[in-house]
Amino acid sequence: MPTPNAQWAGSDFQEPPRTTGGVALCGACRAAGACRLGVDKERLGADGVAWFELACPRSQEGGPNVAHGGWTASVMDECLGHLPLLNRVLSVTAELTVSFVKPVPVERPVQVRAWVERREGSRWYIAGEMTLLPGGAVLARASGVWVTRDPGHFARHEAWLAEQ
Ligand SMILES: CCCCCCCCCCCCCC(=O)SCCNC(=O)CCNC(=O)[C@H](O)C(C)(C)COP(=O)(O)OP(=O)(O)OC[C@H]1O[C@@H](n2cnc3c(N)ncnc32)[C@H](O)[C@@H]1OP(=O)(O)O
Repeated sequence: MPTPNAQWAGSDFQEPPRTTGGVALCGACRAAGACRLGVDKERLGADGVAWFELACPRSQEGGPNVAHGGWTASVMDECLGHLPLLNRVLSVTAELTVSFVKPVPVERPVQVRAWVERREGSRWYIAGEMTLLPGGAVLARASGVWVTRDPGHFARHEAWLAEQ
């Protein structure tokens, strides 16, 4: 079985390491110390809406000067999925729908906002949108379901995997 990234050692899932811009780092980005998707800043507003500032790195270019759609979907997954985390709740994405409204230019500042539409049992229904700065034109919209997990989630997965 592959050895997990050493960056997880002693990790508290509810309190992941963050960049100076406040961005929570997932496993592969911890060694780099920066979000490889290009998310630069993250904060939770008093109204419960989460804000992210980012730019699509040139390495994620799809068409000429525009982002690969997989980058846009990953960013929406990442940003919307950080909203429970900003509330100290561990969750995983169960469903995600992305509308690609306009091509996303590479290396141009964009903003993502994410908010909770409703909560039912262990499910968080979260929506968000990506806009171009400074004008605010909508580039993408997303909505999805995040399911809260206890800290044993990944250990149970490893046990399940060992039996496959
Ligand atoms: C990951 C974080 C670590 C920290 C890193 C730091 C920062 C990084 C942040 C990264 C952010 C990026 C984030 C990522 O990329 S997370 C990575 C991508 N996502 C995954 O890997 C998830 C894989 N799937 C699963 O693990 C399971 O299928 C889950 C856990 C989702 C359900 O498993 P299971 O079925 O065994 O659970 P249950 O039977 O106990 O049901 C529990 C509840 O779930 C409801 N349900 C189930 N399926 C769906 C569905 N499709 N639509 C709507 N609801 C669904 C169900 O009705 C029930 O609701 P309730 O009756 O309780 O209300």
